[in-house]
Amino acid sequence: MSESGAHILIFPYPAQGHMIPLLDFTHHLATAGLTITILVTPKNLHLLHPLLSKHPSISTLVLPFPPHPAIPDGVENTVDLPAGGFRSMLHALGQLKSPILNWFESHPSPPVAIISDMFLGWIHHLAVELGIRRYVFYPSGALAISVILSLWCDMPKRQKSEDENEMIKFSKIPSCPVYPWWQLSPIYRSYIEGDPVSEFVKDGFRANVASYGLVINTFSGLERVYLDYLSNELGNDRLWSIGPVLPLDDVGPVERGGPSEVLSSVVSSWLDACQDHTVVYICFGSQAVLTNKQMKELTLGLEKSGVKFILCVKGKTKGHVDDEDYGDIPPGFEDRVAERGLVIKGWAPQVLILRHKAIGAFLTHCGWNSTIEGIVAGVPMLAWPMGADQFANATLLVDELKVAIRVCEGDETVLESNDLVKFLGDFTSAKWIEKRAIAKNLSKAAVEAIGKEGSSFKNLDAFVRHVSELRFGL
Ligand SMILES: O=c1ccn([C@@H]2O[C@H](COP(=O)(O)OP(=O)(O)O[C@H]3O[C@H](CO)[C@@H](O)[C@H](O)[C@H]3O)[C@@H](O)[C@H]2O)c(=O)[nH]1
Repeated sequence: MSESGAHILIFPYPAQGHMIPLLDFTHHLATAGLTITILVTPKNLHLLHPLLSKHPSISTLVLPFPPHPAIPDGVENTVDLPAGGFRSMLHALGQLKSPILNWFESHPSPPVAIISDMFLGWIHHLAVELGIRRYVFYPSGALAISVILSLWCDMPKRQKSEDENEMIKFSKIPSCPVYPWWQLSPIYRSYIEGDPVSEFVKDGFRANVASYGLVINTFSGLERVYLDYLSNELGNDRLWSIGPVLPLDDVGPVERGGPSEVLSSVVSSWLDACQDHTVVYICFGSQAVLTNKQMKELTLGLEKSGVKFILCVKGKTKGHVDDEDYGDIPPGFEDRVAERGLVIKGWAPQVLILRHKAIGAFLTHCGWNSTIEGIVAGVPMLAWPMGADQFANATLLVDELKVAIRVCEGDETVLESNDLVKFLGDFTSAKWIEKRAIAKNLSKAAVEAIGKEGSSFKNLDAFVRHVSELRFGL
């Protein structure tokens, strides 16, 4: 697609839910002939290997991780931090400004644009200093982005400062979503006026709005109304919805996000032995670690239900290492369900699992990548939003698209075992047949969007043409 091979710097935020889609997008840019450099810190370099092996022409810029008082030595990815760690990571990376400037100044043919994650808003100022353009890559959906931008631009407050349940309206956004305070972005809720870290974070989100353009991992058939809203709010059409960015080939999904804890062939054979639409897949993304109470009820529900399942859980990370209340699977559970359940402790080949015809439902925390992967796979969902943008994603899945059933809300809330049994019910019932039909239609729309005549395909092509025309100093 590209004729110029324009040089672009890609700067992902070091959290798997953010890196995976931006690297998938980078794959498309490299395939289109753009010259790419990816910026990471040393301990995240291995996450680039699948992409670098496909595109040996991609260069890396590896800068030392800047020390930060809230981040333990040796930690460079949010997977090793407790939930509140996103904010500190975001702040720490701001110190990379000088090394990046130095690199640009000494490069014989420096990038003509920077594409960086939404948590790296400060890059906009650096791009202005360099006289180049910065594009924000949003790994979230358009509804969630509308809510996030509305928060940081309008700064809504509670009438009663202690009331976690006070409903906050977003009246400018179509259909006016309403969320209780506790369901809003924790980074926003932790804002304290005048506090330097808070002000840095606020400035970053506002700089996203000021950046030259936005790239979003969604498609217009899914979120047209919110994409139109964003364009109107920004006052320009420099918004490219190019999703779903995930690969449709057989190789991509296996390698995606890193090596799996179990061989893909083992998972595939296990699923091959199950009838169509009979297995529930349970996974809460790359970060969430269940409390022991949550895990106890979840596993009890799976035992009581008699359903076939794949349960993927994350154990204690460095962020939870001293915490006895997290990450334990009840003793004996795996033996008792060995006939009908597969437990994956660590990284699962999620996309491969979701796309298997044996999968009947996906119990998900509604992270945007899981959301869009479930949609592409045509799998109905059980929604348990826990934090971040997940409540907005659940609104879309449950209330708007009706492809999911809301089963629980909150990262500390326990989904009672009997409720899980009821929600699962019987996969041959009218409820699931109806949800499956909706899921199949959405999948068709997603696949069409990235097909040759699809909206996302055309937007990707338009974006590549657009950046190909950039020159240094534009
Ligand atoms: O065992 C696993 C676990 C996860 N994944 C992949 O990892 C990604 C996880 O992303 P997501 O579902 O979005 O969840 P989080 O990791 O929680 O993502 C963070 O980033 C997302 C994008 O901004 C937000 O929507 C989420 O709320 C936020 O928690 C997906 O591609 C999954 O396929 C695997 O392949 N195997």
